[in-house]
Amino acid sequence: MALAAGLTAGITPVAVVVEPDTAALATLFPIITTVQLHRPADSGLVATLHALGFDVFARVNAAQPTTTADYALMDAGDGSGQTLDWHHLPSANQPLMLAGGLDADNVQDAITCAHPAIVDASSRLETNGRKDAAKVQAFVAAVRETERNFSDVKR
Ligand SMILES: O=C(O)c1ccccc1NCC(=O)[C@H](O)[C@H](O)COP(=O)(O)O
Repeated sequence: MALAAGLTAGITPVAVVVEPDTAALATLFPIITTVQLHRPADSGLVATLHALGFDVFARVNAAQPTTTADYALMDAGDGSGQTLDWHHLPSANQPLMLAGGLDADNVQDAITCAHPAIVDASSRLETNGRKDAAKVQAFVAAVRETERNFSDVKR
């Protein structure tokens, strides 16, 4: 919580959970205002989190890519570094959050193919199990460059 409270404005801390305890999550608000449910969630849980004030990212299955959460998360694993076939993702009913094996070398292809609103990367931005600042910076730069390319196309 101290880390989250000390973040620079514009950086949104996210509580990533597999087995959510809504009472515990409620204690995080409003220092943390976004919850990432790493398993498909029923609408009751999402409604509870919305009622508490949280924005919600929820994982969806390729077979049933629908959710009442604010963003539909598609991921290949749980921080495993495995990639999805982002050339053939199903359409979700909510804006897409794409995860799974993303890094500076592949995120531009992933964004161009899948048009996610949010990208999430973890293990490939690490060296010896710790986040590597150079890999994170290269990843953010690749995402920003792709964003610029998209906005150039729109003009
Ligand atoms: O990262 C973990 O160790 C983890 C463990 C259990 C559930 C979820 C977990 N991570 C969730 C994430 O949001 C990761 O960033 C996402 O799975 C992408 O990871 P990666 O494929 O390593 O980029």
